[in-house]
Amino acid sequence: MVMDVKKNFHQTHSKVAVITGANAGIGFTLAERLLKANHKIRLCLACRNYDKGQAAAKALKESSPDVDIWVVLLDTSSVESVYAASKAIKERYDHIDYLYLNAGMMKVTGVDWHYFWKGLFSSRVFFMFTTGEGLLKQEDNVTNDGLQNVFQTNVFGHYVLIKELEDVLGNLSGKPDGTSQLIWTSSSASLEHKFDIEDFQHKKGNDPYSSSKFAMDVISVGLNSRMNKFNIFSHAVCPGLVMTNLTYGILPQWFWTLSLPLLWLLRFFVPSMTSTTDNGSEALLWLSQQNPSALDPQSKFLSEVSVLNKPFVATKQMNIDPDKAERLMQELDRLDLSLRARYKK
Ligand SMILES: NC(=O)C1=CN([C@@H]2O[C@H](COP(=O)(O)OP(=O)(O)OC[C@H]3O[C@@H](n4cnc5c(N)ncnc54)[C@H](OP(=O)(O)O)[C@@H]3O)[C@@H](O)[C@H]2O)C=CC1
Ligand SMILES: CC(C)CCC[C@@H](C)[C@H]1CC[C@H]2C3=C(CC[C@]12C)[C@@]1(C)CCC(=O)C[C@@H]1CC3
Repeated sequence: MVMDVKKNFHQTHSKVAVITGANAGIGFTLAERLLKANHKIRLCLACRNYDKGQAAAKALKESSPDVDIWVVLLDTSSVESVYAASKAIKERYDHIDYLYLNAGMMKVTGVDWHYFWKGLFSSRVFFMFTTGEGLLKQEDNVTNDGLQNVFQTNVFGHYVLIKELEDVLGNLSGKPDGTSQLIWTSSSASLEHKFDIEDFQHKKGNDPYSSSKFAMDVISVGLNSRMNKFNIFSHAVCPGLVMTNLTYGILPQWFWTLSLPLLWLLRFFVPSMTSTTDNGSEALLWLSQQNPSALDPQSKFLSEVSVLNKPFVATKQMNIDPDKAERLMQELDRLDLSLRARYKK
């Protein structure tokens, strides 16, 4: 009997990918590339703006008219939106193969050019271009749920989404050989010293973005400890520096366009200068083609690019303490419970 179910699953199952923040930038290009690699894949574009989501679906259907693309409204900065989106997703799919936790934001109010020029002629130049550390003046605000916006948008909204979708992930979906990959769009700006578990929302610091990206890496490791036994695997990716609405929020598009030759030159020393969403999405696509159980749960996968503009995937060891990861997840579980008590009475 079990054999029959397994056989049936292989024969009838088209892969399902859910991508948050899929209407633009890296998420949108990833959707295009997943479709190119497997035209039978079923795509769910989880977007906070329904019109933008529909426009993205329309653009994707232009090159592949027969594909199964569906838009769901999801704002990761609101737990009620996450609950509603998860319910709709579970009504449509009985198993998710790839859950891309990609939506993200940072609010930059200025660039510290003084620090930039000083850094340019110092030994920290490579680190500065890779991580952007110390260069960006950021701000954050509080969401309607009472949480720090960058933390909730980038991290917590996705954590709640995973919890809500648990019963369509891995073998918890009832498919004996069902496997799921959780793929986080992290960043080279993920810096351990910017994260404090006592202040995991980063209420007090001045680099909420780096803190949120490090929290992601920690959670990814923690999820592997908790969920690998259910065939659920989690990995974090760094797309490099990519020209998208996020970078156009830091400096105007014309500036980046003028800087492109410089960014290309920098590739001799800094392979994370991926620049295009095609290059930046390389590791995200690559992960979907791997056997996740063979990947090291402590590895981070980096989209990088050669001087000849050829993208490739590099790996980096994270060395995150699993106990620390479990502690952070327990904090998030507590927060999750308190919000559920508020909204799901
Ligand atoms: N660009 C870069 O250099 C790098 C980017 N990253 C990460 O890549 C990911 C994608 O960003 P990128 O493509 O660059 O930037 P974009 O701004 O182009 O894309 C971000 C996506 O996230 C969505 N989004 C933002 N806030 C929310 C929210 N509250 N709920 C749901 N969706 C939301 C945006 O929706 P909308 O269009 O409605 O704003 C958009 O679809 C982010 O996590 C970012 O941190 C990591 C390293 C480098
Ligand atoms: C002449 C220009 C190339 C100078 C640009 C200086 C800085 C604005 C940038 C240098 C490194 C960049 C960087 C990011 C933003 C812009 C820089 C600070 C990110 C923080 C963007 C978001 C990420 O996730 C990681 C990026 C690391 C590098």
